[in-house]
Amino acid sequence: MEVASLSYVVVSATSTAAWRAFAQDILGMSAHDAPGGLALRMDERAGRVFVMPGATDGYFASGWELRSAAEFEAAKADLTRHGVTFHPATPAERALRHVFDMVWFTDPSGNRHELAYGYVTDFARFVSPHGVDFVTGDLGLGHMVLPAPQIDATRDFLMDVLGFGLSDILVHRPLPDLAQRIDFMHCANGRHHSLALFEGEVPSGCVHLMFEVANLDEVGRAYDRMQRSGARLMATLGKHTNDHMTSFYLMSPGGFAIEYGCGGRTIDWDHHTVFESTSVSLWGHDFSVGFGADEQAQLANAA
Ligand SMILES: Cc1ccc(O)c(O)c1CC[C@@H]1C(=O)CC[C@]2(C)C(=O)CC[C@@H]12
Ligand SMILES: [Fe+2]
Repeated sequence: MEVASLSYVVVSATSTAAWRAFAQDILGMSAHDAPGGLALRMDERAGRVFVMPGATDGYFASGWELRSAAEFEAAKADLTRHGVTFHPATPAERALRHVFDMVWFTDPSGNRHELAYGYVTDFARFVSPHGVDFVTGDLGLGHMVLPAPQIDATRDFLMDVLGFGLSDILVHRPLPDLAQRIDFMHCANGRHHSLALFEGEVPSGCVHLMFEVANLDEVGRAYDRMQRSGARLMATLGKHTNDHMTSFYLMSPGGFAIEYGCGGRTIDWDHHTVFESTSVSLWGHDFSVGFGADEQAQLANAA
């Protein structure tokens, strides 16, 4: 199958009000009541992040776009051929996501993925409360980093069943005795990665979710809004070695970080060679600012 892009993300929330405020006041998205939840808009689509009221705060699902009914049917046949158990969307699930149809399943690490086709929108102009211009379109809404304790099996699943390609890898060494791999994966568009797998457990179900904006001024203004609002900085401004994104990270109401960046490079996959980067960033990205005593202790236990 050929996944076109990351179409939407669903989060579970104990307070949709917290997400509404966070998305509007800091990220610069617009928030709208949707059937069974909240829709956060970044572009002409009815929503790119759907907030579903629930008992917990965290990741719920990634929505991967197929371009037509024919591709959707072929994708379901691929799942069946690979012995993947999948479930049909309920009418309520389709309504919140604003798609024609959807099926869902979990990967070998337990992350929920959805395959969807067709989107429903009124095409009302996206009006950001802070004038933010998000980079979406063919590149999809941004990227997700998901926990993958079973990283080898999960990567094979994404490549063999969903048709993702490996962009590059990084081995993160937070402690001398602890090495955690991150596999950066792409689907059928130029975005360097739409999904990355982090070899570790994460309570919120998500390592981070990245949104890209048009330029550095938009990143800096969001940084200012974060500081004024009292939201928690998780990593300082920096530029990544692999995708060249200039970004900072902040904590979301979902208990996972949002990466807010600009200037990511797009890749022509026919002329790309897989590599391993031995550093996270060309400059900046001090992740220690987001680490409290809890996380330090967790890391020590893991080692
Ligand atoms: C290394 C990297 C390249 C491109 C990205 O878009 C990107 O987010 C990252 C960083 C990934 C990763 C993370 O999100 C969780 C905290 C991590 C493990 C670190 O402490 C260093 C690398 C970080
Ligand atoms: Fe990222």
